[in-house]
Amino acid sequence: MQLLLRPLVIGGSLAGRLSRVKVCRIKRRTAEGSTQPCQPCTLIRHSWMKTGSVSTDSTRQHSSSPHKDDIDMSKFPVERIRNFSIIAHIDHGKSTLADRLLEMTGAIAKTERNKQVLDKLQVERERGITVKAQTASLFYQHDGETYLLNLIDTPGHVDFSYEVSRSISACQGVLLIVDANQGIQAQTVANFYLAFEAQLTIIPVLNKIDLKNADPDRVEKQIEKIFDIPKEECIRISAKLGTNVDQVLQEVVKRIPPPTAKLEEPFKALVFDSTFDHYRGVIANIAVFGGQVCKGDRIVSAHMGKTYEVNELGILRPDERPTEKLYAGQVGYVVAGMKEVKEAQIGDTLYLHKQPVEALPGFKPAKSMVFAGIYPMDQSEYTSLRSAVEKLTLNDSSVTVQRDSSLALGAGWRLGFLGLLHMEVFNQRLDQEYNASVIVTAPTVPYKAVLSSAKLIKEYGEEVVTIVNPAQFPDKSQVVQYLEPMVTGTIITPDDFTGKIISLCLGRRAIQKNMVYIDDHRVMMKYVFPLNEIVVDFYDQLKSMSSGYASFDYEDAGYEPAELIKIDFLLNGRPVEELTTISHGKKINKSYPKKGFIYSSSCLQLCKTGYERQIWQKFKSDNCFRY
Ligand SMILES: Nc1nc2c(ncn2[C@@H]2O[C@H](COP(=O)(O)OP(=O)(O)OP(=O)(O)O)[C@@H](O)[C@H]2O)c(=O)[nH]1
Repeated sequence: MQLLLRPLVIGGSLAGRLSRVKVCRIKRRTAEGSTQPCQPCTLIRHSWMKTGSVSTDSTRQHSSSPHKDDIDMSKFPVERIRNFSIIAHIDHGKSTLADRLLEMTGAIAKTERNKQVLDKLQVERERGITVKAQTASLFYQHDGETYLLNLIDTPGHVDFSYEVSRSISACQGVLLIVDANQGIQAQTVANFYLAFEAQLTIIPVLNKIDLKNADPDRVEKQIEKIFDIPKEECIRISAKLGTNVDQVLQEVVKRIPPPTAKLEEPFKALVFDSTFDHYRGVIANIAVFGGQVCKGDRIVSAHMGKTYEVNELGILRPDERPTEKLYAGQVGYVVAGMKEVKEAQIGDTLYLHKQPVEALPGFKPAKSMVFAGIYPMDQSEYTSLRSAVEKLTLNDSSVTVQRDSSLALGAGWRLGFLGLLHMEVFNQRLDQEYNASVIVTAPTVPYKAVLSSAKLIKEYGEEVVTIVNPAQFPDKSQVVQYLEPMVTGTIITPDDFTGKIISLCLGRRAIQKNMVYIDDHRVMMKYVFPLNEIVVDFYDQLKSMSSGYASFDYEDAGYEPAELIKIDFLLNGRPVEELTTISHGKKINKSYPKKGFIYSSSCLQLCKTGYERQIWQKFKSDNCFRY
């Protein structure tokens, strides 16, 4: 008997926008005074310049060097500042390009060790992916002037698209990297629209032109067709070999406008990221939207309304370099005795105690898409696991935490993540950075129930409740309707695989919304999926049936009514809450033909996902399930 345990995740964001593809016209603003041909890139060697590699065991590297900075940030008037993010589909070469830019401007030495310098977490290095956006300030000489370029390297995977959106809020432009062999992929489209909607200057950069199969002409045509950007605006590079990378820096100065911030205004800064250091407390990354801030100033966070004294501030090179002041238009960090990350909420505004200002618009909070229970392997490890979870969530405010407990697994937590990769990365960090062994229950999506039972409405205090733990799924007799979360998914694939992919999507209860050719052989399809259907293994199946060529991205599409059924698993006749799962009526009927019948099987046959298998192995017992 086959248990159809959980479908699965990955994907991207941004679909529903195809309708705008042909009508969009990018607003391109040009930098003032940069119309003359520029001189070749010159390496600037500053006295404070630190060379060498960056530690891999921390997201932040505090400069231990005492050279109290001779960096005079006042030397960089707003007109000579450029703030930009590097955005792209996963693996298209963002971090490699960032390395080259850091090397060319002398921020790091050109050594073999300096690969993916901005990917500082162990998990990033091992998986070869970026999960945390990183900022670096570069000094670049152009037309006889020194420019301050603040670059933010962003993650490519859909789970971390929140990092991309908040990074671009600190910028006026982006480098949109596209692999010259693979062409436009699902996250290229998603990231393009994030930048386009924020009205940033978009510079398309075709990377990996050194590859034998690179076809930059074809990719330029795709860019013209899908993004309406003339091919003349594309820059062709090889980040790996450094080919034309100097041209990228020149175009950043020429095409991306300086920030509009004014020095004469009161100090106002946007917190676009924050991390936690056990000695110094919260380190907030800020973009200064007006005025200036100095060490010793008393500042207020608009959201919390609390006042703090600035203990330290500076820029990231990419390690921290303290400075005396930060000025309008600059990007840097501030340490001000904040004890918890929530005191420096992402999207919050900082201002001077004596000069209150109107808060900046901020961001929508990150929304958890996947929930799972996390329990210590052994209850004696509960306290150390609690401390590890607390510390890790201090540095990742997008994880939601609720205490949870169960008869079988003891005390633990129900955590909410942005997606399955985010959850895997979190668990890997628990293991690697805190040596914590945990049991993780099967991931579930946040369902909703419209309650009919007056007793339950009173208990929950509302009529529509979100259920993140399947064990607490209210019985059908107590609800008017169940609702399930939906997403709009974008798939880009060579047309050889469209038939198989359409069948896969239909099997996942998806509804097709759109299908267009982006060039002679590549198709972009748009579907509305139930989130539950893509959250576990959809991406793997898509990759394997397209020999790795298809890419997928999704974005939130609200809730829709659904016929949902709770499945209980019984161990020796008693339900094990942690294995309770929710499935759609259509799927249940196919897999478990007889309602009310209790099926039995060996655990490995029954437990299709690693999560269930891990729990069954703990109990080492036969099992059965019912619905
Ligand atoms: N041949 C070739 N390979 C490249 C080039 N640029 C990057 N790569 C390789 O492509 C792979 C991915 O590069 P990354 O820089 O990690 O890509 P990324 O976009 O930062 O990846 P994520 O952060 O995970 O989204 C690595 O193996 C790089 O060595 C290039 O110009 N030519």
